[in-house]
Amino acid sequence: MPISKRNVVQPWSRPKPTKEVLDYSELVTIDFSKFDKPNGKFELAKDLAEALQYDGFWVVVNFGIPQDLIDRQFALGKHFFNNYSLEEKSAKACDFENGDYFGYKKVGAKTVFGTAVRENVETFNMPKFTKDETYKELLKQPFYDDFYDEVSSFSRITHDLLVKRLYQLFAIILELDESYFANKHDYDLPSDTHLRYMQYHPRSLEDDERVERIWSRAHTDFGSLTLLFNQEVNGLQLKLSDNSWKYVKPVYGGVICNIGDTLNFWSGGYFKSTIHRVVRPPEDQLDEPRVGLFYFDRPGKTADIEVAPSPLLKRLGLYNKVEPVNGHHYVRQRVKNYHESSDYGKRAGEVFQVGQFKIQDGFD
Ligand SMILES: O=C(O)CCC(=O)C(=O)O
Ligand SMILES: [Fe+2]
Repeated sequence: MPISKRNVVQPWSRPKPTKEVLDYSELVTIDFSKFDKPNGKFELAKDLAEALQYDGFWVVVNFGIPQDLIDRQFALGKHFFNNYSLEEKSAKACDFENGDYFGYKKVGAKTVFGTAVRENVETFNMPKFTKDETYKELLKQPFYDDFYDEVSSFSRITHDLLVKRLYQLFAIILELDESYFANKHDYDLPSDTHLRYMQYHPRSLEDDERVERIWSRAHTDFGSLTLLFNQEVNGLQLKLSDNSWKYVKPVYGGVICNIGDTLNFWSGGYFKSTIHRVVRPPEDQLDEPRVGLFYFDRPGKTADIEVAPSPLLKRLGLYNKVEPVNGHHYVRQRVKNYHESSDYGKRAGEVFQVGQFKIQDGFD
């Protein structure tokens, strides 16, 4: 039998860096080779506290996932989008009406900012790969028949080597038991956590101009922690506290990280839910789709959000007792609200709220 095209994965060829000079933000670097050294995690926690309180992105290096495994995931992402039929990809599609983000979102289904310009992103969100049957229905996509072992092991090592350790650092900063956040986000707890492939399709300059060159509107992420494996194609920007926008500089071998709304709430607002957007890349990086590899970590289904009983937050006057909100419920409502309509509006200044927890939705 001939080998079907579906099983031949082209090696990842990393896009070339841009020659354009861009206005980049300085990011805090967290070197995980120090994590297990004496006092190492406490020193890292000190550095990380800066990033969490102010502008919000930081970069983790030396976390222990070999670069060839990361490159293979980029290759698989590209392969998934380009070598499976729309029907195969859509075997489990995102169900935005129910805030269910698992599976495939096709490109161009919606318009942007009330214009006729179509949005340009396709997304594939993969659940956690646990031994139980929790996500069985979600794994019916043919892609898993071909690549289950590789994606499942990548998902788990990402959690073990990056997510878990970052939660430890957050807890150290807030002077909580080190397992405080890690337990609420345990890999084996059911949640909407997902490993994501994402592909942005370049649009004409004319279309981009009609939507202010925005490829993904300014937003905060909905869950607890987001990891963006280094992405060579520029476009991601960060909003600083002085309201300026700066590019996030690619760091080869690094993972760009930020926290989202649910951790912002747990920390009484002390950790900022990073405001970011994606704009049209430089002209010399527009010849191919922009492929991304992400890990979005979200609260376990039974985890309720309240302000963490942190001695630090208490001293700072940021602790207050509020009616808890289920973290899973919050994220589902947020996904639904963000994606449900047929146009991605700007929503500048709008506020999204569940219970007493609220966050600004759109930004200028
Ligand atoms: O594509 C990127 O660089 C960022 C995407 C993003 O912010 C998101 O999907 O939440
Ligand atoms: Fe985001």
